[in-house]
Amino acid sequence: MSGLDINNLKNTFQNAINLSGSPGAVSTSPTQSFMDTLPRRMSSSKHAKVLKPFSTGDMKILLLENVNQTAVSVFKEQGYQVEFYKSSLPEEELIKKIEDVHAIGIRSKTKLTANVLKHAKNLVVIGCFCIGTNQVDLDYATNHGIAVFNSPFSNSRSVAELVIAEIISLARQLGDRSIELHTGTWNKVSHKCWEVRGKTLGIIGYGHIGSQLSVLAEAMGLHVLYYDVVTIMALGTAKQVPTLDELLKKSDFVTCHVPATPETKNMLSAPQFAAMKDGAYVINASRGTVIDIPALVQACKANKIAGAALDVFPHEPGKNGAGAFNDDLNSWTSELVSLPNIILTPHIGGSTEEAQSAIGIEVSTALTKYINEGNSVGSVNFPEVSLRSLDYDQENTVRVLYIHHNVPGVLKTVNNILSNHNIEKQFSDSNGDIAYLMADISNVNQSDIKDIYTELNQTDSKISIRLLY
Ligand SMILES: NC(=O)C1=CN([C@@H]2O[C@H](COP(=O)(O)OP(=O)(O)OC[C@H]3O[C@@H](n4cnc5c(N)ncnc54)[C@H](O)[C@@H]3O)[C@@H](O)[C@H]2O)C=CC1
Ligand SMILES: O=C(O)CCC(=O)C(=O)O
Repeated sequence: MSGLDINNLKNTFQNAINLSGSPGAVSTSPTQSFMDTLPRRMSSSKHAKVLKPFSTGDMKILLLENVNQTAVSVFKEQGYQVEFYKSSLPEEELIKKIEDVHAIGIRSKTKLTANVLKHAKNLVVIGCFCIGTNQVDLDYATNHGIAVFNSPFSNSRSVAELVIAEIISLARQLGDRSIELHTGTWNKVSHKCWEVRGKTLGIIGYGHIGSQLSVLAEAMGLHVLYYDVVTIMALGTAKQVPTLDELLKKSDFVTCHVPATPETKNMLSAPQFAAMKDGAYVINASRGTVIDIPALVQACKANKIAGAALDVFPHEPGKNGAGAFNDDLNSWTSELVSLPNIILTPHIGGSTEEAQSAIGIEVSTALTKYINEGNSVGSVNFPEVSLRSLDYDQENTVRVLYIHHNVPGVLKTVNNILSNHNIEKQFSDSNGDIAYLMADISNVNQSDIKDIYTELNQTDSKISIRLLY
């Protein structure tokens, strides 16, 4: 059904890997064997029918924050109109741009708040070309029938590798030695510089990134403890601890890998720093809200904490450029940058060629399947619904995509409307307050399509409708 040229897609992916400049053999996520299954997963038959939407003009896609070119290729191959920006946009400009687009692709900087989304009259789907979805008002999107997709693990390895580099860099004060030598100062010291072998790493949040980090850390001889709100199988000889306090008391390095939620806000603050070992190190490559930075500054000044590596901040600049990271953005900036052994990086945990290329393909493919077929598998806010493709030779068949409030009696009403036609197949599922129905109906004349649309549009429980034919 999808008009994607799968072979070309695979080549694009392969080219991105080959061009990455990464030395030697490259292990990718998704792996090549995973990519080899793309043709089967994306379209079960090359005779699948390419569907076009009723009452939607040409698809317009807005891509922000330098989303990888693999995504641009996938969308252009579909014939969609793509508008591409390297940075995020100021809110006013974003509101103007989002008014008439059908899909938007963002990374972590663009805030899709209710205030922004309420201007998006045609928006069908949001693609977060990253793991985190906290930058999107998911409730608003769900209640207005906008599906949201992300890439749940394609940059996890990149983050884990960055954290490994930071553990050693903090233990050896590499950041400071490098800055000193850049400015001509030779400072050969071993005081309070340590090997990491035999030290304890405390991981807060043992999900995709935390568990990947655990494996890498053990290979370097670190002991791993982790704390998570759910019980998770330990990898290697890592041990789950029952409380955050226990992890803090026993760890030489504490690293955060939890999502931004109300529960994780300032999860590490003054009492938690006080509970840590003297001379412990703190790492945060999750979200800027997770660590109370003014409290961290105080703990460093008191020599309680021997160093920290921060990749994420409560407020981050919308685009690259000199002078963007300053006290206007976060009031504590000057104080933080003046401290010793503080490694600061501009939210680059997931910024590798491998991760960005894979995310570009993964998310653009999910969006394309949702736009072209209504397939919501992988959505973070919608029930996961899919139907097998329509065959090329299935004439007069319409695919109904009906997003509705999850209340009793809806199927009866909808099927009444569809009952003059043959319902070839149907799948419905719900997720909290919303539900999603996909149905393929046959024996539909072109002239009936508008009537079906009008009747469905008048139903009380409707959130949004698309008809593909
Ligand atoms: N710096 C960067 O460039 C990147 C940052 N991230 C951030 O890292 C976060 C973690 O990513 P993944 O490991 O893929 O997520 P994940 O969802 O696989 O794992 C998160 C883990 O945190 C646990 N958790 C949730 N709330 C908790 C709490 N209050 N206390 C303890 N544990 C809790 C969950 O049970 C889960 O096991 C993402 O949400 C994202 O914000 C992700 C990718 C790149
Ligand atoms: O690469 C990005 O822009 C965001 C990475 C990130 O924080 C995420 O994947 O959640």
